[in-house]
Amino acid sequence: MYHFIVNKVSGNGRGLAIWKDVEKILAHKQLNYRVFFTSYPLHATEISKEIKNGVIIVIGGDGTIHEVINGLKTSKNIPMGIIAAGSGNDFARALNIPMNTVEAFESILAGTERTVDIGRIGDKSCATVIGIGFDGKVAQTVNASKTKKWMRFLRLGRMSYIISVFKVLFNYKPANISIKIDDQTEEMTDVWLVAVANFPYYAGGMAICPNANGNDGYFELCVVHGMSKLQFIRTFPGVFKGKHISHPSIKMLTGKQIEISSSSAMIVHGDGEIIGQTPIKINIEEKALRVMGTSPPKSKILMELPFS
Ligand SMILES: Nc1ncnc2c1ncn2[C@@H]1O[C@H](COP(=O)(O)OP(=O)(O)OP(=O)(O)O)[C@@H](O)[C@H]1O
Repeated sequence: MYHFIVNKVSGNGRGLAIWKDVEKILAHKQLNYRVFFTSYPLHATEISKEIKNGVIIVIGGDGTIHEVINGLKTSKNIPMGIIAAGSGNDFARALNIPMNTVEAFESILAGTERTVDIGRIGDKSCATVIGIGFDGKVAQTVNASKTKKWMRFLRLGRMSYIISVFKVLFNYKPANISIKIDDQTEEMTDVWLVAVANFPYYAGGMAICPNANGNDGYFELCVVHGMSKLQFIRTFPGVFKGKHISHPSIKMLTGKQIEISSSSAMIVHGDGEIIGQTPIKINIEEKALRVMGTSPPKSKILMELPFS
């Protein structure tokens, strides 16, 4: 049985349009399926909690996937396929899932599958990136933004993120943190953000941790500290291609268990959804999620990037 979970409003209405295309394909196939439409935030978590067998196919974006994996905690053996319908689609991008609806659907039906790691903060699951500090504040600002809907409608979802970056930038105060990665503790001053990444991208294609690979059992971390606002503005465009990582004020690290406390509370987001604030503990759960319809990465992303 295939259980479709469709967020009609994802991608500002693309979810519904894509479902209509899928429905047409289904009319020519002998498939046993059910469809659930989400009606409100967190509804996808409630729906996926009730599914005990078969395959879940999400038609939505990263927010819907985040909600589904949080419902799947109790039925880990259920595989999930993705037909990308969001504005960012960072999880689908990281897994090389085709952005074309027909190709994505066919690849799910072909039955290829792999298991990926999941980040855990307490009882919350995160598929892509957990952002602490500046990133958390930006996610909060994007989610509260009145213009977000219109920006998405105009296919300017990334622009709404960039506007929020600059809104937050001018009043943001970096904090001092204590960060424990596995057995090593380090004190760091003047920290803007810590990104803890299972997969490389967030905010619609920003490669914050370009070497994060969600099936190696490790997070890649990006810590931005001791940077002036001007340096931050100059370095920021490099994140779209992962070029920021060579900056002397950016430290890239890896680990499995992360604990962060800070001199003042830092907001935490996971997959773009606000999760809480510091202090936090993050663990990686290896091979916690079965994903259908994925093709293996063509090459390590860094090898494709033109570093200067
Ligand atoms: N019927 C609904 N009405 C309003 N909001 C909904 C409804 N169903 C789900 N949602 C909410 O919509 C939010 C956005 O969905 P989703 O993240 O899938 O799309 P997106 O934001 O366009 O894509 P991306 O996160 O990839 O940029 C989710 O966080 C979910 O809680």
